[in-house]
Amino acid sequence: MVHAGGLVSAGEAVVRVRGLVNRFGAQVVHDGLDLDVRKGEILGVVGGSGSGKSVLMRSIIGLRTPDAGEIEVLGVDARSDEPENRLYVERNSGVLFQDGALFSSLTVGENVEVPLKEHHPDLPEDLRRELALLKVKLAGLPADAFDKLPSQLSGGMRKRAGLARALALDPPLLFLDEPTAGLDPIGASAFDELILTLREALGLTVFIITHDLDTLYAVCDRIAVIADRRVVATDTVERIERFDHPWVQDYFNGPRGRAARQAGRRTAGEP
Ligand SMILES: Nc1ncnc2c1ncn2[C@@H]1O[C@H](COP(=O)(O)OP(=O)(O)OP(=O)(O)O)[C@@H](O)[C@H]1O
Repeated sequence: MVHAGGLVSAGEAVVRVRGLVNRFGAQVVHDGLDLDVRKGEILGVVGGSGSGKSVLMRSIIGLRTPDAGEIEVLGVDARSDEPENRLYVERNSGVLFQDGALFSSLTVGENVEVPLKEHHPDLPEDLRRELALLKVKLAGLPADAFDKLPSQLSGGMRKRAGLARALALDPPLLFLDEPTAGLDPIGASAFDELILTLREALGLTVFIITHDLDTLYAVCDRIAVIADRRVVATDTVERIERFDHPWVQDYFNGPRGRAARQAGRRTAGEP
């Protein structure tokens, strides 16, 4: 059945996952995983390597058909076979993959124009170009990056180009897979700032997979922890760091966790 979608008020779940099961042969990655992403929040998704963060994201955005469970995106059944539902989810979800996933033979501008061409084929060429340029600037790139190839950009600029493409269709939902991986600390905190600014300016809901503790403290409203094939806790970072689970304790209370916590509190103006 095709739903109208989009009728979600502030604080309500814009992404709702229930009883998700994903298997690869004998390996069970998710077994009854539940998750809500609330409208307007920045949700950080953490978990050990191989815990199934990317598989969860791929399931939500429709790149993988799970073995069982329900997934609703903006009130629409994302698992439906209806092409309209799939298209609806695709149009409303901007995705930045870990490696940026840019077409290497296309310029930054042409990369950003790809989703516009696909979803709005009747848009006049000059308008499409103008919209793409706007997204490039919105992602914090200088205008002259527009005509460059991805190989001519730094790693941080490539991430921004991927972000510009993710924003091409003005999606209300943004999915980021390890956006700060591979960036130096200054580049990473600039990217964190950009995410906060964009959420504020565009009213986005953001789902971020990250290993970056600084990002969790600086940017995320809530954290979802994946362990033991499920989401074992979803809460503010201050509550999560006290959550009694061996992985959580190792992660948040190891030396890097302590340093990130102190830095996060300094940023928030606490002693
Ligand atoms: N297409 C696939 N075929 C077989 N196994 C897969 C496939 N995709 C993922 N997996 C397996 O599923 C598990 C979860 O993978 P996933 O990429 O979601 O982990 P992750 O939590 O994102 O890890 P990392 O933090 O290392 O990126 C891994 O054991 C992985 O090998």
